[in-house]
Amino acid sequence: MTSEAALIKLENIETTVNPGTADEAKILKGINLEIREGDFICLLGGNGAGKSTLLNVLAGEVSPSKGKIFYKGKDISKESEEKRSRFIARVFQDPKLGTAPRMTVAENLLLAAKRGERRPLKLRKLKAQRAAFAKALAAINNGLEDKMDVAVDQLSGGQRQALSFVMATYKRPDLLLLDEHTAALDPRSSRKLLEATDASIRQEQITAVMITHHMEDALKYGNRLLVLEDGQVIRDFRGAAKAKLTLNDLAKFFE
Ligand SMILES: Nc1ncnc2c1ncn2[C@@H]1O[C@H](COP(=O)(O)OP(=O)(O)OP(=O)(O)O)[C@@H](O)[C@H]1O
Repeated sequence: MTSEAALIKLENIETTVNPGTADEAKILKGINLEIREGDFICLLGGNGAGKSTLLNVLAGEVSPSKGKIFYKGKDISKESEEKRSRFIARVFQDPKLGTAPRMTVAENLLLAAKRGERRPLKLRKLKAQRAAFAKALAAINNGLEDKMDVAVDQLSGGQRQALSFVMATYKRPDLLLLDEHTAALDPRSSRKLLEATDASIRQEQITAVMITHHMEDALKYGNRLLVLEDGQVIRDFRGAAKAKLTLNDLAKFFE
């Protein structure tokens, strides 16, 4: 496959923190990666391997000190996070990020429906979209469709993360970044949201990168599994090679 076919291409990406000081450190150390349309990539790696930094680079929150990022063949290395938010959506680990706490569930979704648009927010447009919002919320299977007029700070952590996910995907993003988005939830809520995440990504054929610390989840979900170690991609399993991986195979990377 040629590089033109890649949705996103990272070319020799390096990042440096505290440049020019005694604490200067290289975090990502030459990442080369092609993300193809429809890829669902699980990103696995020990603490400090650089997983979040890699997502930050993709989102435009961290500028690489070296290397280039291409989106559909176009160099976007210098594009701001805001500009990239037209095609990249993200869900964070912290349920407090990604939603506006004092606004209702429906108002939050109205924000999501306007993502990337310049026109000002018109809350009176809400009425016309309620049915569509209810449908999107029902699909995540968390009872949120009955809480459309509840302020977000009244929701449970699980419901808030489910809403963050619905918001991130309401306008189908070209690339969805999931930064351990279920890690702060109890096991049952976490499982439920992961299942809903997988179903939504498959159904909408969303290209996604998901950080997880759970080897079982990395085996279960996605068509690709990357292992990151010390700022480098040390393994890239895909398709049949990923499907036949076992816990034992993966455990070797974390001994
Ligand atoms: N702004 C920063 N200043 C200094 N060090 C940083 C900064 N951002 C990241 N680091 C360091 O870079 C390394 C990689 O961090 P990163 O958060 O990307 O790792 P991670 O793989 O996501 O880890 P975890 O699994 O613990 O979340 C860590 O050692 C971290 O301390």
